[in-house]
Amino acid sequence: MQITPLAIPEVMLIEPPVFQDARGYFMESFHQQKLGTALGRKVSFVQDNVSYSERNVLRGLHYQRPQSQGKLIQILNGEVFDVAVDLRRKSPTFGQWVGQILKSPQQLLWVPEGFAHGFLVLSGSATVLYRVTAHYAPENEHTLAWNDPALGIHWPLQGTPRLSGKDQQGLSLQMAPVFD
Ligand SMILES: Cc1cn([C@H]2C[C@H](O)[C@@H](COP(=O)(O)OP(=O)(O)O[C@H]3O[C@H](C)C(=O)[C@H](O)[C@H]3O)O2)c(=O)[nH]c1=O
Repeated sequence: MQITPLAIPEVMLIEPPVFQDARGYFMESFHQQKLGTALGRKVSFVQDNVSYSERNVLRGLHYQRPQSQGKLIQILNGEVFDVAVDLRRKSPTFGQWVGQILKSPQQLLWVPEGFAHGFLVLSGSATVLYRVTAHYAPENEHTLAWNDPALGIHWPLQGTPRLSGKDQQGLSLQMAPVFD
C-alpha cells in the first residue's frame, strides 16, 4: 500500500496494491489492519456514503462538530477536485486547504477528523463512495463557505458551480466553529 502525504501531511493519498490480470483488476479498497498500520492509528468506519453528481456540482465544504468524521474517499466513476480544509485551531496548517484530483478508484484520499471536506465535479458526472468514522449527525453538521476569500481555494471552476441551498450559505472561516 502506497501512502503519500499531501501539502497538509495528515491528508494522504492511499494507493492499495492492484492485482491486474487478463480479466481486469482486483484491489482491497479498505483493509483495517493495513490502513491502520500505514496511518499509524486505528481506523474504524461506521458508515458508507455514495453520491452521484453531474459536471460543475460542488458539494461542501462540510464537517461535523462534535462527532467529527474521518473520511476515506474513493471515486468510482468520473473525476473530481477534492478539497480538505484544516479546522484544528492548534494546527500549524489551521485554515489552510489542500486539493487533489481524484479520477481512479485505485487512488483513495484519507481526510482525518478536524477537517472540512468537499469536491467539485470536473467530468460529465462522478460517483463518489466514502467511508466515515462517525455516524451522520445533521444537528452537528456545519458548512464552510467554498468561496471564502480567507481560504482562497483554487477551484478549477468551469463556470458557476451548482450548489445546494445549504452550501450557498456556508460560514466564513472567521465565523465557523472550529476544533480546539
Ligand atoms: C451526509 C448525509 C446526508 N444524508 C441526507 C441528508 C439530505 O437529505 C441528503 C443530502 O445531504 P447533503 O446535501 O448534505 O449531501 P452532500 O452535500 O453530498 O454532503 C456531503 O458532502 C461532502 C462532500 C461531505 O464530505 C459530507 O460527508 C457530506 O455532508 O442526504 C444522510 O441521510 N446521511 C448522510 O450521512
